[in-house]
Amino acid sequence: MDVIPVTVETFAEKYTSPEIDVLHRLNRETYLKVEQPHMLSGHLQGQYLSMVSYMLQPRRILEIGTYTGYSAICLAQGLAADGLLYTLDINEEREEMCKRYFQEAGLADKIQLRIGKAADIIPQLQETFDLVFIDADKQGYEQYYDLVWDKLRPGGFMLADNVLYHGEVLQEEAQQSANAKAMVRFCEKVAADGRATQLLLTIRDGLLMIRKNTY
Ligand SMILES: C[S@@+](CC[C@H](N)C(=O)[O-])C[C@H]1O[C@@H](n2cnc3c(N)ncnc32)[C@H](O)[C@@H]1O
Repeated sequence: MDVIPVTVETFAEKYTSPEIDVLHRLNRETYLKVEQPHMLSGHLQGQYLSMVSYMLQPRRILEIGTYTGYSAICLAQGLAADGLLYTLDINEEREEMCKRYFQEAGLADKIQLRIGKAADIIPQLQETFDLVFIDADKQGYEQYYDLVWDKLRPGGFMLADNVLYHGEVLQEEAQQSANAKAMVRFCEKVAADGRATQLLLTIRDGLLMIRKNTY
């Protein structure tokens, strides 16, 4: 089920700046050649991620779930001059494609792709992040939130994708898939965390925006 009606999505796309050429080609190649292309963030969400990054001008970004690199490129566009984005993915099959597009986007020196399980890699990262984008296996979100928390600077932001899980989160619990249940559990966990302030944005499949409080 599409949460946002197609007519609204089409209107929103009409009045959103067009995809830059490299993102347009990456989007197209993903839909032509890669399994599960719906996983790609896409035009509207990609533009939103770019805008957030341009506003924050982060020095360090962590992305959990690279896929073909679309959101990594969007997020890396707003990095500070000495900025770096780490992006993690368990699947090595798309590494060549990601790196080719990072190069074409002129961002190869700003994006570090690490292949492996996110839960193994995150503890090894000796960085303080300004922005974290969680977009990997849905049942790992709660763990990623906990693993990342101490590495997020006070006042820093997390964005977690797919929290509406195709609208399944609105169904009775008995009707929900394991992934939808995981999204509800994740939202409940964040809502109960007094260290965070959160906003659930109904963009695409739902983005939970979380700020690490400074008080
Ligand atoms: C929804 S896709 C990411 C889409 C991408 N962020 C974008 O917007 O274009 C989810 C990705 O998470 C990866 N993934 C799944 N489980 C993972 C894990 N345990 N550790 C790291 N990556 C994982 C998958 O291989 C997949 O590429």
